[in-house]
Amino acid sequence: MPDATTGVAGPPLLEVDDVTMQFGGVTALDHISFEVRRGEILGLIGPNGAGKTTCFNVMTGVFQPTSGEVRLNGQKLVSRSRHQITRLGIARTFQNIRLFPEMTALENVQVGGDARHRTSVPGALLRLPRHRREERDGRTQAFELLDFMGIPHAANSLARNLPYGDQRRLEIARALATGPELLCLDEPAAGFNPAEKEELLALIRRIRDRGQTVLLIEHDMRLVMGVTDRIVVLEFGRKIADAAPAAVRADPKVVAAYLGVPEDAA
Ligand SMILES: Nc1ncnc2c1ncn2[C@@H]1O[C@H](COP(=O)(O)OP(=O)(O)OP(=O)(O)O)[C@@H](O)[C@H]1O
Repeated sequence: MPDATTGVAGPPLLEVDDVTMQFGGVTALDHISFEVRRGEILGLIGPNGAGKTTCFNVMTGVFQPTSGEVRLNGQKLVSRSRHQITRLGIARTFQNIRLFPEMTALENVQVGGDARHRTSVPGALLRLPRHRREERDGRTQAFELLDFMGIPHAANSLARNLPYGDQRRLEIARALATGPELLCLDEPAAGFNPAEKEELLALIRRIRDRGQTVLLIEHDMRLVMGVTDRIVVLEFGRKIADAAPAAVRADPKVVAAYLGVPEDAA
């Protein structure tokens, strides 16, 4: 049944089920539950320190939660390695860009694609036909992704020499190369000017139109409201809202916690 507010149908792709994450005395996530439905763009927002990045870290195997479970397509993710979770279909970008600075843009994307390869290490060393085929396909796919992200010109440049905006786009291309069902973007528009933000917004929609589901952490309210189907709001590690953008905007709890902050200061 399509959701009445968002029009998004289907069973949950990702379930965050009663997750608590404590760091010593700090409760970064306090019994958090929400779903990401297949095919939607879900926003995850909240003031600084609300627990958004911790949530990504728990979902992607960086942290083991203190309690609770995360499931992708019904499969439990807690206690799996980051690598296994990537293979199961979750990719992410980071608040602070993490690329291989001494590799070209193309190589950075190919490394992302390697997560999907099925060749064994001996197969790669012996350069068996399957390995060579995968390498060739990986290179073609990497070019396509650079093109899709609007940076085909960057293919042979070292990542460290790329302008900031291109590095951000490259990070998304690399995440897409793992062939994720769910793409998690942690403040992808940080440092962008309004025109770049508009372009990013269009790109995020195109990523969803390719059939991928997107979970977006973003501070820029205009961007979040403009692109998401639904928004989950965290405050002090608790979920305070989970609704369509218009409803979130009108929710007094959210206004008090977050939207009360002038947009320019957010
Ligand atoms: N590795 C860690 N060790 C100790 N405390 C941590 C760790 N990671 C996060 N925290 C704490 O957990 C809380 C939530 O942090 P988190 O980074 O998830 O918030 P956030 O919503 O992503 O904030 P921001 O918008 O500033 O990025 C904060 O109090 C933070 O200090």
